[in-house]
Amino acid sequence: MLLTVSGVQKSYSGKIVLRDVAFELKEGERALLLGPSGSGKSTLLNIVCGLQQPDAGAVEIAGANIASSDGKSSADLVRKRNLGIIFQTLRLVSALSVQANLELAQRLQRGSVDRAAIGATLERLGITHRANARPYELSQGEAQRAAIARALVVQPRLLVADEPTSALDTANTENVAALLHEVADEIGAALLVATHDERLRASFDRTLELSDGSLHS
Ligand SMILES: Nc1ncnc2c1ncn2[C@@H]1O[C@H](COP(=O)(O)OP(=O)(O)OP(=O)(O)O)[C@@H](O)[C@H]1O
Repeated sequence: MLLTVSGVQKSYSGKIVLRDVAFELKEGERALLLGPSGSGKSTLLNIVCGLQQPDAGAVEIAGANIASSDGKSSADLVRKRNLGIIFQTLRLVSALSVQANLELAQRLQRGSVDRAAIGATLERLGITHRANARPYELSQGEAQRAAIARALVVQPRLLVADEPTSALDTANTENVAALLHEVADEIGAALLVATHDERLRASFDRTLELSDGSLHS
């Protein structure tokens, strides 16, 4: 199993946001995490990525512990080896060009830079001509593609995206959804996408629905 989430609970100031959340993803599998605003999707994704620790429960990626309530996890290493993350707010480094953002991601996660892989990814996403642009010079769609490119150049086994289409119109929503499926196919990665956007439901075989802190599949 690539991803195993078991018994995850999380509260903020006594208010339960996630209760006993459990699901699994196999290598290459795709799932949509659907829920209204405030239902805990970002919290759950952060826990899956080892960026927040749960109050109870655990997350394993490729058999290694990335999040657990006892704090005994090797989150940095597991994340570096396995995860490509597309954040809701993209989080591109504004002082660096698109090319330098991608090189930085590779250096941090893989320990070395592979310019051929970066060139191929920029080409694949249709933003080669924006390689030297700073993030603030990009259109919303280009910035979204740059963030997807950054997640891909580390060749992850699991691609995680938080609200990847929230700022896009219907045509671009369909484009980005199709693109995520295509690139996940090409590198053989599993895909976990969180959204409140019902328009994405059609393109996923599997939907995990979050409501009142519980998951319904
Ligand atoms: N650090 C925090 N401290 C306190 N409360 C928080 C914190 N982070 C999130 N919350 C609260 O937990 C609940 C779930 O938030 P979360 O961001 O996980 O939901 P979401 O489904 O991703 O929402 P959205 O779609 O609006 O991003 C919300 O009520 C939010 O206000």
